[in-house]
Amino acid sequence: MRLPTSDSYTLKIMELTRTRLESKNLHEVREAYDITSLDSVFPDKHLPEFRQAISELVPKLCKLSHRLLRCLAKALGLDDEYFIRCHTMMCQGSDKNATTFRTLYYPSLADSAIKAGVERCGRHSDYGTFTLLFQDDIGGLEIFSGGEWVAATPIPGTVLVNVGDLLQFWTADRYLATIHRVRVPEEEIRRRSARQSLAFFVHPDNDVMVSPLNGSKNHSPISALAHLNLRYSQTYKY
Ligand SMILES: O=C(O)CCC(=O)C(=O)O
Ligand SMILES: [Fe+2]
Repeated sequence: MRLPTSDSYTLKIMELTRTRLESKNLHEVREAYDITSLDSVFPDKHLPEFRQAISELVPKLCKLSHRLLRCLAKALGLDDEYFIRCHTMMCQGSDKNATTFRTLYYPSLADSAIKAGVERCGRHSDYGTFTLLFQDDIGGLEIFSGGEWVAATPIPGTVLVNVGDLLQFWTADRYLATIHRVRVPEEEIRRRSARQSLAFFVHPDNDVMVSPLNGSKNHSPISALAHLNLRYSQTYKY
């Protein structure tokens, strides 16, 4: 299916390309729909309720992200508003800020030869500040922690917060980016069920200059947008 905005279409191609890049035990059979602005094109004709649902949800995600950004600043001994000032234009378009709301759909594998254990979203960390992740009860998401993969078993009513690469750089490795992947569940009933998740990738405003907060001079400051483009170019060499 051709997706209605060029942003989402490009990203889908990128996601599919990752299939070839990262691992042989990976079949990235999933669909992603990305939104970077509430003014973007919505599939109103095919899914009239989608625009309304997203328009209600995204401001709540921004609000929750701001609360977390405040907590983060407190935890690091910074002025409470430090990170908020760097994230003022979330979901106002990717030309200003790369924050993205993504709905993900992993189709049923009932009619497929893809077996339990195969990666359906390859090992990676997200690129920005942090990601709010909501998953249904199918499972399969795993986090690499302490040298092993640990199941992020779905807990109803919870939001998973994954640290992104940029926050790792910003905090000089105090908060390490969360390495994660999604595998096809062992249980046949779950393998046969479609899985859905929602991700809210939080990024600073494009022109925010980021350098390690510990004052380390080992890295030159980089704009949030340049960092994102660098990560894209490292991941998608095609
Ligand atoms: O579907 C999930 O639970 C994770 C998706 C994800 O990690 C991503 O799209 O970056
Ligand atoms: Fe991710």
